[in-house]
Amino acid sequence: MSTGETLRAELSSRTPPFGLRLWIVIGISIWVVIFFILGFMCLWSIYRRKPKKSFDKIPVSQIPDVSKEIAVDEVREHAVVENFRVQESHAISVQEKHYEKDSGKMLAHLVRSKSSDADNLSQCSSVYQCDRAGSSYSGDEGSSGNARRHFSQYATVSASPLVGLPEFSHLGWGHWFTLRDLEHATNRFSKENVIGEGGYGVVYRGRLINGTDVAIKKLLNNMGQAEKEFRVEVEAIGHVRHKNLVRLLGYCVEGIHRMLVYEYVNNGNLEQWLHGAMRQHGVLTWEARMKVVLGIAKALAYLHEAIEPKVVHRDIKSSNILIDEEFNGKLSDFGLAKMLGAGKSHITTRVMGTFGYVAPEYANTGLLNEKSDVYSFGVLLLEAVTGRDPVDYGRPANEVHLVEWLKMMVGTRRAEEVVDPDMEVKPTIRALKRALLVALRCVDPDSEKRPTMGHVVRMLEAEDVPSREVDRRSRRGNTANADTESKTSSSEFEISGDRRDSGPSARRLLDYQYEPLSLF
Ligand SMILES: Nc1ncnc2c1ncn2[C@@H]1O[C@H](COP(=O)(O)OP(=O)(O)OP(=O)(O)O)[C@@H](O)[C@H]1O
Repeated sequence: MSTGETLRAELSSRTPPFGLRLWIVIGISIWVVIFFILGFMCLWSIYRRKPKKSFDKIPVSQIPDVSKEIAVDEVREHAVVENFRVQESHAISVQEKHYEKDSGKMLAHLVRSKSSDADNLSQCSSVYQCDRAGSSYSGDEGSSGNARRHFSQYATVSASPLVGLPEFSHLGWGHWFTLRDLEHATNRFSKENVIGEGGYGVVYRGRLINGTDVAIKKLLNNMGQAEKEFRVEVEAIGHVRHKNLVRLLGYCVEGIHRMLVYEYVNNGNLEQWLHGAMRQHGVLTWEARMKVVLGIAKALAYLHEAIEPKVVHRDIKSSNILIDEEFNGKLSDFGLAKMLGAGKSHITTRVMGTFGYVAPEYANTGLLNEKSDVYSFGVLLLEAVTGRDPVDYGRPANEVHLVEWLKMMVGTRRAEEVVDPDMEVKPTIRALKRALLVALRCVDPDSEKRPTMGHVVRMLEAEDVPSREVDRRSRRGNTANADTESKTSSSEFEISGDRRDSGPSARRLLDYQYEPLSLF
């Protein structure tokens, strides 16, 4: 018998225990081996992709108690956002025109900064250029309407600066940083990197391994409160995106440490520009102030009206308004924020907030809803117009409380005198009137009469009312009538008042004894 025939006979012979022919057994064995190799390779690639750490490995007590429905929320939020966009498209186009017109003259005071320091000057002129280039401001991702319009793009857009970072959190957004990552970023939390200290922790400047500048808030180890603030910030703003909200990039939960990692906003805060260290860089122009406050109004409109549950910030004040190099205001510090379902109010026994900014009904009764933020925003706007602190005991008794002083000045037709005296170029009377009326409506003692933040945005963006129209309406006492509904966006500002009652607008506006359209 030849070798070939012997081999064939062998292969055809039956093998125990099933009596299968040998060649069949060999075939099956080869397939099993291939199958195992492929299976092993799949498992290996899955394992490689999986992050090294996971929430599962962290003790339950250390995991931020963040809603597992965030992903679902994002979808819902997207729908709400889109809906909101349609409603606001008109306001957006008004704003676009406004900023195209104004961007060129933005920050002129800064260019002519009092400081002779070359560094300051170069900063100022580059800011000016940025801003001019930014006459496409309205086309930015950030004007609130556009932020909504491009909401779905944010993940891609905003993910890019974080490329190369160690960890994606399991919360559906942001990064989970280790203590080592953040020690490395801040030179072991060195004193030189301290930006400032707030009630709940120290804020450090840091640089991540991929070169991204960040601000790291290291919460004080005061157990309950730190944990609470940490959770609130993570829940309230972790998954929201808006150009005028400081972006939370991630967090660190390790042992007793709780840290929040934010985008670094590099141009101080509004409090520093109005009353503090940043004044040496120049005096904010009217346009810059209005750009900052309008941005904050949009951020609040977004928090109150575009997301569900809505977020009440509860601590609107100038030191929580960060400013970037293009003078966009960015709202920060959500440690006291409260999430409320649609139409819901909340009664609290512990009033939180900052003296001078807290709405009277909230201070007196603990009743909290988004109208408390509207009040604080009104105070902020008055602060920006006047350059005065909301409460300043260094002033004569009748000037200590900004809101009361303002009412008195407006009531005695001295409104023009309230403008920050350090501002070189004063605003037009109409622009001043608009800002004051909006602010005074926001600080209406009756929370029900305060406008919504969406309405505030539209009022602030409204184009100038032609002077003849103003005079005419002023003369006829501005009584409410149906035709107000058909007025253009420029009169939106007044329509809002007219809708509320039929009395003269002088009395409509917070019951003050003044005639708003002939204040000046
Ligand atoms: N993302 C950031 N980028 C740059 N600076 C920041 C950032 N976040 C906070 N800061 C600065 O860090 C400092 C401390 O801020 P923080 O919000 O902790 O306290 P605060 O607002 O000053 O006080 P409070 O506790 O009363 O709210 C402030 O000067 C603030 O401007």
